[in-house]
Amino acid sequence: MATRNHLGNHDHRSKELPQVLVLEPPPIMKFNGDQFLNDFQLLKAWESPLPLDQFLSIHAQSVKALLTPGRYPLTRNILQLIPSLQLVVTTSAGLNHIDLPEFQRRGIDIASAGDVYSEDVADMAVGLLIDVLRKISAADRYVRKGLWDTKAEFPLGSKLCSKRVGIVGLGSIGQEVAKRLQASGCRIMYTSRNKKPFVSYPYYYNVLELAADSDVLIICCGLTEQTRHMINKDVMLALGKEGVVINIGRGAIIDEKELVQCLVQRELAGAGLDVFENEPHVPRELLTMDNVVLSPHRAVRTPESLTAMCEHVKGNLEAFFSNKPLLSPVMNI
Ligand SMILES: O=CC(=O)O
Repeated sequence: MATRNHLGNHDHRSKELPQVLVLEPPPIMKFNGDQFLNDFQLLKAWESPLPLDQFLSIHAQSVKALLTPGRYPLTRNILQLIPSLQLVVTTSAGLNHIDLPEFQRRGIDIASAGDVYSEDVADMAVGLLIDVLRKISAADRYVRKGLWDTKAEFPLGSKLCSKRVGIVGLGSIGQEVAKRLQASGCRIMYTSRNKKPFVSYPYYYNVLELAADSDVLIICCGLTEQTRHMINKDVMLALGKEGVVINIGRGAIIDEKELVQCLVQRELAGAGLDVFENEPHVPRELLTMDNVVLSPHRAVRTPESLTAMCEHVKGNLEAFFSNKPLLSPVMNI
């Protein structure tokens, strides 16, 4: 029999389908629509005329799964509103929007993006690095401004091959970055929470020593209380005047004010940034610097990875609702 759903619309199937709460539309839905999830009843908070807490109170005792793109902060406050929650599926590579200890303490499973985006994010890191070193975006501006035909000579770039690259965070993204840059003739070294037994790159216990031995630092780790502002002035000074910083992790892993200061004072040679501390705000000083390449947090966004993420999300939800192991569980921290 037809029922009425929370919006008052007739809904013939919703009773039978497992419910999935979605607080805001993830990029995978914006790109692919939500047909890939037609085996679930999606409770789309943003389509409801009700304030969020009222909308959630309707589903408080029934909804078990939440799908999130990683912007809405998932704290203990939300758990008070939906105490029946048992699973969070996030479509973001970063997990900094989730209060992991609290969720795990309450036994709520978390399914991550796994390594779905890792290749695309690594390509972006390498792209930003080559752009900074070889000044590709700056060269493009030079040509478009008609300067080639004048006496304003375009400056030399710097060679990629043989650079000493320090990777901060050797998870699946960091490993993809390492693979690509090793193939380009770079010397790879890294720091990470733990030494990885399966790689032979030199391991540094501490980021300051890694920076001192590197020409380039590539930030590939997640944002946590331990990594917030880990890349500070001391680290940048250790990297040195010829040093380049690339960030495809989260903006707040770098102390942005100190980064800007180091760039203004030429204590660093350049930076390639896909992420910023207070997005979409980008520090004004960076906008005029030819040695800085800026990107609007786009590293994970390709049609291919968004499509692959749809399958991944579906797989995690199907596993959860049929009591099978998740495809990409976040292990207890
Ligand atoms: O930055 C993007 C993501 O975490 O997916």
